[in-house]
Formats: sequence, structure tokens, C-alpha cells
Amino acid sequence: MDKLLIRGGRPLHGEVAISGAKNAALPILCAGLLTSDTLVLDNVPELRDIGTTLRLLERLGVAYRNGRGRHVELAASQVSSVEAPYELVKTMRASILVLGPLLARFGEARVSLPGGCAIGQRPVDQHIRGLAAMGAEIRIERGYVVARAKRLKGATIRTDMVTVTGTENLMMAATLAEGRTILENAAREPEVVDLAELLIKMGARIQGHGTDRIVIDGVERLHGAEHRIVPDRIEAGTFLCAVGATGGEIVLRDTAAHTMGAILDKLREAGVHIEEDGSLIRARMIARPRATGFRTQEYPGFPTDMQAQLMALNTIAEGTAVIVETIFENRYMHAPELSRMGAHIEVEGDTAVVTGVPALSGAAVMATDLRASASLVIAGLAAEGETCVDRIYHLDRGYERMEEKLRTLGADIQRLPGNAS
Ligand SMILES: CC(=O)N[C@H]1[C@@H](OP(=O)(O)OP(=O)(O)OC[C@H]2O[C@@H](n3ccc(=O)[nH]c3=O)[C@H](O)[C@@H]2O)O[C@H](CO)[C@@H](O)[C@@H]1O
Ligand SMILES: C=C(OP(=O)(O)O)C(=O)O
Repeated sequence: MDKLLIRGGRPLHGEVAISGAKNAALPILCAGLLTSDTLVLDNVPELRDIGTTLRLLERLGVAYRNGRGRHVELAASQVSSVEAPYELVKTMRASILVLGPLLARFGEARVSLPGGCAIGQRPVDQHIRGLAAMGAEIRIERGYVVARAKRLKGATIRTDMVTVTGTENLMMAATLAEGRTILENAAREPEVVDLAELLIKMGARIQGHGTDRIVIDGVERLHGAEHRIVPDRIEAGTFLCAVGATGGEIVLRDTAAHTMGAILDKLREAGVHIEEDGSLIRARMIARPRATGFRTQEYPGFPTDMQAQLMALNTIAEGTAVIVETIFENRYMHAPELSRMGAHIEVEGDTAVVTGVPALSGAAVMATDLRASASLVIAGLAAEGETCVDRIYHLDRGYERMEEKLRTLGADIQRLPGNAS
């Protein structure tokens, strides 16, 4: 297993490009199953999760070309299987996103339930309930969701909670259903909007994306389209937390600041000077950060996927920050690791109280999930001495060559291959 070795204490300076959003690219690749024509996608990030999704689609019979410049072309004209097997699904929860498209286009699907995940239970009951409301015969059989429907029928579906992939699965399924589907309490995340925009280019009739009520009028068939994936607001936010923690001045290229309102507000509150300039974000940090409490919420609130990174910034801030995680029940696994570096964090239930210390000290720490890994990297960049972050395969799931990008900004960080001590 690869590790990252970081010698902390160097301010970040320079310019770096932000990649396409993992959480937009994953559903968009799965949307390729909705048509026999070719989808031409640009700005697809080079990530482990994208590789896993392409392997899964290939297993179903989808042909793809993964060219240079993050350009992917895929065509589901010869789908030969409707089964997403456990060995591919277990590493990535987003694989559940093939369920809606397979059922809508082929009338059947067998998708392994995604495995347990470090950040919480993450059931898929809302996906299942929604598809059942659209007329699918659907049951759990030996760890698989098994679904059948002659043709899905439009329905009004109000999910019990806001669910991002649930909204995406049901929206994709509804594009080929008979009649009108109304999704109430829908997710408003920019990645849901990006998917809706791609589906509309494919001929889908969708209104209200970006609000909590999405209306989809089903069509007989969808066609090919070209699409550029929206920039990754979480990757951009992670780099902004990093410069907030180390000090310095950086420029992020290829960003979409309008999708980052809550993130930018909180970083400004922490003392980071941020300027938005078209697709550029300039950030400068010259002082110690100020403690900045927050609650994670669905978009447009502060994203749970940025909680760990902003916690890392708070560990060296002046003052005490109260953090409340409202989306996932077990998403503080980075707290004990940050404490190993000298952070003062008390966790009780969904609340973490972080009292800033003047400096962290480098240590050997273990990544437990994707964003936890990013928080440990940020802490390592700011800490005195050496930090070794183990199990960074989590990081590779969602960050494109993070250590190379950080090196461009002047960080002293290197990857130690699995067999190195
Ligand atoms: C690939 C992808 O886009 N992943 C994102 C997506 O995950 P994902 O779509 O899995 O997260 P959801 O929005 O569905 O989860 C929100 C909450 O609802 C619960 N829930 C969800 C569905 C369901 O059927 N039943 C149920 O109880 C979950 O356990 C969680 O507590 O949104 C999360 C919340 O913004 C992000 O952290 C993930 O990065
Ligand atoms: C939790 C995340 O991803 P996933 O839903 O793919 O596990 C994330 O991107 O932070």
C-alpha cells in the first residue's frame, strides 16, 4: 500500500488546475447506459473510481475509449449483461448508479448492494422505494438488488431525506419512463445539475434541476451527446484549506466558484483572502487561521465532503470551533489521527469541538476514508517535521495526482510505493 511522506512547514505558492468532479463524472458515465449512441465526455478526472466505473461498464458490454486529455467516449450499443457483480461494486458505492439506467432501458437489473463504508451505514432504500413507485418489481436477493419492469411509469416520489445518488438514479430512470415523474425533496447539488444538463443534451425532458422539485417527462429513447464535466468543488476546496493551513498564495485554474458559495464563505471567515475571477480562484493567507465552526448540510449548505479538511484547518486556528456533522453518522474517523499530531479535538455524537493549537507535529497516521485522507495531508503540510500518511488508496479514489499538484505549489511531499518502508 502506497504512503505519502510529507515534510511540513512550507507555505504554498503557485498555480494549479482543478480536475473534473468525481461525483459528476460517475453518474454521467452510468448515463451512457441509457442510449445505444455514443457519449463524448471531456474533463473526466483520472481517478481510481473512474477506472472502476469503466471496468464495471465494460463488464456490462459497454465499449469505451479513454483517450488523452481526460476524454472518454462510450457506447452502450451492445450491452450483454445487466448484472453489476459484487467484486466490482464493493469498492465503490457509486456503482448503484447503474441500477436506474439498466432497469429503464433493458427492463431488468441485478446490482450488488454496495458494501459497508467507513463513514456510515449508507443504505439504498430510497433508490429502491422510488423505483418500486415507478412500477418496478424489486427485491433484495442474496446481497443483490434484483429489479424488473416492462416499462417504468412516471410517479411522484418524495424521498425521506435528501439523497444525491438517489436523486440521480431516479432522474435517470425517469427519463425513459412512460409519463411524468416528479421528484420532491430532490438533491440540489451541482453534480445533480451537471447530470441533468447531460441528460437534456441526450434528449431528456427535465425541468427544475437545481431545485428540490425535479419534473421529468419520459421519452421513448435518448441519443448521443457531448459534455464537459463540471469542475470539482471539493478538490478546489481542499487546496484552499491547504493554503489556509500553510500560508502562502495560490491560484486555482478551471474552477466553478459559483458552486462553492458555502465553502468560500467559511474559508473567508477563517481569514483566507479569496478573489474570484472567472474560472480562477486566487487565495492568500498571511496570518494564523481563525476558528470557524460549521454544520454540514445538503447543497447549498456546507458539504460533508469538506468537513474533514476544514477540521484540519481548525486544528491550528486561534480559538475553538464547534463542528456538527449532520449527513453521515460516522464521519469523524480523522479526529483521532489528527490528535496523534497534537490536535485537540473532542467528539461526542455528531459534534466535534476543536480547540486550535499553535502548531501540529508530524506523525505516522492512517487514512480511513477519502476526505479523512485529505485532512491528514493538509495537517501534514502545516505540521512541524515529517508526517507519513498510510493507506492513501482512499485518496486516489477521489483526488487526481494530489501529491504532484501539491509539489507544483512547493510542498515537500512524495509517494512511497507499497513495498517501501
Ligand atoms: C458518488 C457521490 O456522489 N457521492 C456523494 C453522495 O453520496 P450518496 O449519494 O451516497 O449520499 P446520500 O446523499 O444518498 O446520503 C445522504 C444521507 O441519506 C442516507 N440515505 C441515502 C440514500 C438512501 O437510500 N437511504 C438513506 O438513508 C445516507 O445514509 C446519508 O445519511 O452524496 C454525499 C452527501 O453529499 C457525499 O458525501 C458523497 O460524496
Ligand atoms: C464519500 C465520498 O464519496 P463516495 O460517495 O463515492 O464514497 C466523497 O466523495 O467524499
